[in-house]
Order: sequence, then C-alpha cells, then structure tokens
Amino acid sequence: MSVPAIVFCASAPSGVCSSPHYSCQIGSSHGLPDYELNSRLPASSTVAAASSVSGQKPMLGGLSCLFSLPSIRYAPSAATSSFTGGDDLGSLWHDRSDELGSSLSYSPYSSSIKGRDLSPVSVFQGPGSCSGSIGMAVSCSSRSPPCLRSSREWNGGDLRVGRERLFNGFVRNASSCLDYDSTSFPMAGGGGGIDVEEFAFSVEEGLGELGYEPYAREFLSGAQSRHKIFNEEFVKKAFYEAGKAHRGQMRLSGDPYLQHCVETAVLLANIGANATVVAAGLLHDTFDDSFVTYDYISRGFGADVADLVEGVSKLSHLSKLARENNTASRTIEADRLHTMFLAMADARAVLIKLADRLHNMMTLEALPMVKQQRFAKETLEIFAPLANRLGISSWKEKLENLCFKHLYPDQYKELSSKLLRSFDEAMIASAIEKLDRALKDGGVSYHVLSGRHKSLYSIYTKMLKKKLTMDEIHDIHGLRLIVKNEEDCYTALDIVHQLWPEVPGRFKDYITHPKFNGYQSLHSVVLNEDMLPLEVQIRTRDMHLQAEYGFAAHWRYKEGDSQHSSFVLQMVEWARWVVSWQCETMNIDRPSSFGDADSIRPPCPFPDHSDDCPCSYTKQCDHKGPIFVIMLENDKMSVQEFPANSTVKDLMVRVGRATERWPAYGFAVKEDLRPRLNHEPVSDSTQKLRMGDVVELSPALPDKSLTEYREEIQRMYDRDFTVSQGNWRS
Ligand SMILES: Nc1nc2c(ncn2[C@@H]2O[C@H](COP(=O)(O)OP(=O)(O)OP(=O)(O)O)[C@@H](O)[C@H]2O)c(=O)[nH]1
Ligand SMILES: Nc1ncnc2c1ncn2[C@@H]1O[C@H](COP(=O)(O)OP(=O)(O)OP(=O)(O)O)[C@@H](O)[C@H]1O
Repeated sequence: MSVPAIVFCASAPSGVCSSPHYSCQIGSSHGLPDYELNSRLPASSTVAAASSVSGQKPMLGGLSCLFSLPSIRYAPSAATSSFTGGDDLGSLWHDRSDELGSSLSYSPYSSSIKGRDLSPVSVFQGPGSCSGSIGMAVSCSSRSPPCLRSSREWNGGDLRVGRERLFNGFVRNASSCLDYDSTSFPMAGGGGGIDVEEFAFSVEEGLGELGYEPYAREFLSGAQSRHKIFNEEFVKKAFYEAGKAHRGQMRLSGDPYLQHCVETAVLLANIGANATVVAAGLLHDTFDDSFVTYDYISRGFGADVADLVEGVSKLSHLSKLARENNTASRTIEADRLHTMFLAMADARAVLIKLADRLHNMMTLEALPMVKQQRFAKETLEIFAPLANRLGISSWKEKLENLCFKHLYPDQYKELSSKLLRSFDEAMIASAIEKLDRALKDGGVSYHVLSGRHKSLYSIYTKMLKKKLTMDEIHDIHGLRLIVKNEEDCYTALDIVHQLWPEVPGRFKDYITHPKFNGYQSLHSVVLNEDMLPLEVQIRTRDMHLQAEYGFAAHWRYKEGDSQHSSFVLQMVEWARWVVSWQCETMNIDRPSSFGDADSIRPPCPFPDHSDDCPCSYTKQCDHKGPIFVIMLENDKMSVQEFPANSTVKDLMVRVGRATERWPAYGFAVKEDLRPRLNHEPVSDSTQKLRMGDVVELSPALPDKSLTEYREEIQRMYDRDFTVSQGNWRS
C-alpha cells in the first residue's frame, strides 16, 4: 500500500499559537508534579570489540590476530528479539536517546518491524562546512550562527543507503503493508519546498491505516483538544507518519510509543513552536526506531523537518555517550557539552530534544531506580543547563524539579511539604492586579507586569549556596515590572512602597549603581497583606533586554563563575534569539502576566538581525573556534577542545599518539588500525576536525607490552623464516 498523498494547507501559518498559554501551573513550578508513569526502552545494537595493534610493518598480519583493540562493529541486522533490555543494551552507537526505555517491546501486531538497521546514525557522519540551516530563510550568511551546518553536508549517504537497503530487504515485502519507499512521497517541489498541489492527505485515511491501533484516534483528538496546531494538515500528517513508524512499539509502562511522540509535540506546541517544529517533534524518533529514512521525511515534509529529526538523532547519540561515560560530571566537559550541543545542531533541534527529555523525565518511574538516577543526573548536568541557556525557564524548572525528586528524594519531600504551605499562586495574581490598578491610577504605563514563584530546586540550591533557611529566602514570590523609561522606574517604586511596606535593608538600586556586568534594575522586598515577602524588580525595556539577552543575561548569572568565550556567548545568544522568535508563547508561560510580552522580545524580528542591534552577538558564520570534539579512547569518552582548523593529527599529537610510528605507516594500514572519525577510518591525517565530531582511537599499548609483543612477533617471524628457509633448502 502506498502512502496517501497529502495536502498541505497553503495558508497553514507557521508558528501560530494565538492564545497566550500559561502553562507553568502549580504542579510544575512547585516541583510537585503529578505525572503519569510510563517509559520506553530503546533499541539495542551491539558493540563488538575488534582488535589488533601495530608493531613493525611486516608483522601486521600476525599482529592483528594476536591483540585486541576496541573497534566498534554493528550487528548486521537485529530481529525483534534484540530490542528488549535496558538502555544499556542499546549499542553505544545506536541508542538514540532518551532511551528511557531502551527496550522497545513490540505488541503482537508489530509485524512491521522485521529487522532494523543498526548502523550508527548521523552523529557519526562527518559534518560538513558551516552552512546555516536554521529556518527556511537562513543560509550561511553573515547572520548565520557560528557553527550551524546543514545535515545534508554530513556524509550520511552510507547510512541512508544502508537503511534503504535494509528496508528494501525487510519491510517492503513484509506483511505489514508499510511502504517506506521514498518514491511513495512525491518529491517536495522546488528544492525542498512542498508542492501543495501534489499532496492530498486525508487524516481519516491515515487513521484508517492505523485503524487497528485503537489509541491513535484518541491521541490525536487529545492533542487537538490541548492545542489547535494539531488540527493543521501538516501536523496531522506528521502524526499519522509517526503512528505508522512506531506501530506496535510500546514503552516499558505498556503505553504505546506514539504517546511519547505526541506528548513531546504537545510540549513544543505549548511553548508556541510552529508547525515545522511540532511535526519534527512528532517524528523525532522515527530515524532511530523505524525504517523511516531522511529522504522519506524530506520528501514528505521538507528538508527542514528532516534536518530537525536528524539533528535530534545526533544529540541523542551524543547524550547517550555522555551518560554512559558520566562525562558531564566533570564541570569542564559538561560546559563543553552544553556548547557543543548548541553549536552542532539547529537550536530548534535542541528544543525538540529538550521536550523529548522532559516527557521522559515526567515518566521516569517505569525505569529501574538505577536508571532513573542516571537519567536524572545527566538531565541535571546537561539538559537543564541547556534549557537555561535557551531561556526556556519553565522547562528548566520542570527538569530540575524532576531531577531533584529522583536524586535527592528525602530533601525533595521535606522541602516540597513545606512549600505546599507557602507557595501561593493566588497571592501573586492578586498582587499583580493590585499593582496594575495602582500604576494606572498613578499614570505609569508599562510594557509587562509579571510574577513568578521560585521553583523548588531553585530554592533548594539558593539555600545551599547561601546557607539560608527557607524563611530567609525573600524571593520565593516575585513580581517584575518593565516600564517605558528610567524615570518611571522610580515612580513605580514609590507606588510599590505605598502599596506594601518595605523590608528594611532589601532595597537595591542597580540603575544608579549597575552591577559589574552592566545589570540594571531596581529591587525591593516588600511584605504583602499576609506579611509574606514579595520581591519586586523594576526595569526599563532596554535594561530587561540586557538582563535577558545581553552581557548580564540571566543564564550567565545562573551559571555563576563560568568564563565564556565570545564564541559561546555568540552561539547562545543566537540560539536564544532563534528560539524566542520561533516560540511565540515561550515568554508568556508565567503563572500570570499583564501587558505585551512581544515588546520585550529581542528587537529585531527573526531572521533579520540588524548589524547595530545591541543584542546581536552573531556577526559571522565562520567563527574561529574553539571546536569541541568527542574522543573515545579505551572505551572512555572525553570532550576535547581544539582551536579552529585543527586536524586529526593535532588530536593524535595531543594524546601522544603521533609517534614516529605514525608517519611510518601514515594511514595506509589496515582500516582497523586507523583512528576513526565519525565512524569512518581516517585516511588523511590532515583532515579537519569539526564541532561535534567523534574520534575513536585504538588503545595505545603500554610500553612494556609493546616490547613483549615485538619480541613475540620477532620470534614468530624468525620461526617462519627458518621454516621457509628450511623448506626451501629441502
Ligand atoms: N539577568 C540577571 N539578573 C540578575 C543579575 N543579578 C541579579 N539578578 C536578579 O536579581 C535578583 C536578586 O539579586 P540581588 O538583589 O543582587 O540579590 P542577591 O544579593 O543575589 O541576594 P538575594 O536578594 O537574596 O537574592 C536575582 O534573583 C536575579 O533574578 C544579573 O547579573 N543578571
Ligand atoms: N522578582 C521576579 N519577578 C519575576 N520574575 C523573576 C523574579 N526574579 C527572578 N525572576 C525570573 O524567574 C526565573 C527563575 O529564576 P530563579 O528564581 O531560579 O532565580 P533568580 O531569582 O533569578 O536568582 P537567585 O536564585 O540567584 O536569586 C528567571 O527567569 C528569572 O528571571
């Protein structure tokens, strides 16, 4: 059966999400979520160690069978039975992800999955040059982010061919009637655009194909009731494709896998992501968990969606590597990983990965305790900081609170029971209303008046850091007012102090005396009617932009002492800018806010950053480094930093492998003996390294063993020589 044609709404607005969405409700902000429990396990693939070691040139044949060096191999095929097990069963190379459930268990009707390509996916395919792939309108221009690349430039051809081959071998003729022949989608017209005329997709028909999956219709209508974007044809089509790709796959909890895809997409929709991102969210696991190919998605949904799905896949693989190696527990490497994740993928792919992780964290309970902890640790070290860097504070808080719950359950329980009594959402709402009225009466107009209560984890870390009790934290409830000019800041402050009494000693005038990083704002702590402290921050729009996107950006303030290179700053600011323009409601996910949130966005509308924009950090595409590279040596992973334009040889020199043996055999030796770059044996030592590359090294032999091996080989050689001489003589 071929895939039905699709109609894409010509007018389907990208990124439409009209109603402001206050998604950060009591449960999430409190850190007292009421989450459903489920989980999944990802596919497995195997890592086989192959071995050999180099010695003297003539001996290589003998050596390769004597010693063993790790070199990753892929199981040529994997039947359904190999999909069971924990995430650790997933191959080091393949477990895409979040993998909260590394076992995809298949229901009896999962006839569609007969086998599976266990090839490494895109993260191991070498990147190409910097060519922006953010959004449709952005290419490698002066406005492009420092290190974005089109995934089409990654030499991923082999993988795709491999997948297609496998697919052809198994699925096309399989009884499931699934057909992922890429020709069954009409080619997207005009260089990746979509030829609207050619597609005619009926969701009824699509659901008909999923008909025997009774939950599909329910999931779709559930998503539609939560966000209108799920009524768009493009998104419905993605839903249908995701359903088809994951047909029969279940999570550990027993829930259909499709549910995870839908929940991931709903999270994205709720922060105002557009149809492209939501569709990619629905499809985010299809490359890794089914026979769906890049080309297939590209033809059906455009290269933009396919690139995003591929980007998520890359991030998943790196995350898996980092998790297994506990890499991010080392501060420097964690910092490099944050930078690398943002630099190697479109910021929207990071967004999807974050949504994927957030839903997996919400459903962590189905995993064994030890895995819960491992995921929570990695999430706290990598993903929450990424959400922070991207400025998605509601996700950051949810992720942190969930990690807190799993990593420090006792402290979590204690603090959350105390906070249950003190969190007061209604108090914030009524304070906002009261101040709004008073400002109007006082003739002060403003851009935005918002409120938040501090998250559980943020309170916990502040107590630890500043050695305070909970009662000594004064900003558990806070208001922020953004006014038109500096004078209004002081007028508004007077109004605040007329409404509520000041807590002595808590007023700070960072306008007259800015912080060393340029941060400006007025801060005051007041006591409300119930004598609860309320922190009020008052600033102008420019001060706010500086505090969100500029040198004094909140993410930097939160990261504390980290010294960021200008490259990191540029990259993060670019990513935040992309996300803030792509996600319409992201900045409105406060329990309550008044005013016009659009007015406090970065001033230039995406993607046209003006050169003189004070928030523009990204001026050029071909940044001068640094580059972060994953190095795998003796099964250990590290994240190495190199200057721009470094080569494989530079890496070998750094790790002490560029001995005289190296130039001797160059790279003309057996493939198994060469270092591998993105899984391919390196044949040219001057090959440039790029952000996110993965370099595998065969282990160096300890000197002593090397001497022994050489002696052994020499003996073998002498013996052979004697025998052959003898034979010859005889
Ligand atoms: N974006 C940004 N926000 C800041 C910065 N410094 C302070 N803030 C905000 O201002 C709040 C209070 O900062 P301060 O008044 O300096 O307070 P403090 O001395 O750190 O101690 P507390 O009042 O106990 O929080 C913080 O919780 C932040 O929300 C900064 O450099 N950048
Ligand atoms: N008084 C406030 N009113 C509104 N939003 C605030 C207020 N204070 C902080 N925020 C925002 O709330 C979010 C969460 O901040 P969080 O409470 O974790 O840290 P913080 O209060 O800014 O810093 P710290 O914990 O060091 O005091 C951030 O986006 C921050 O900008």
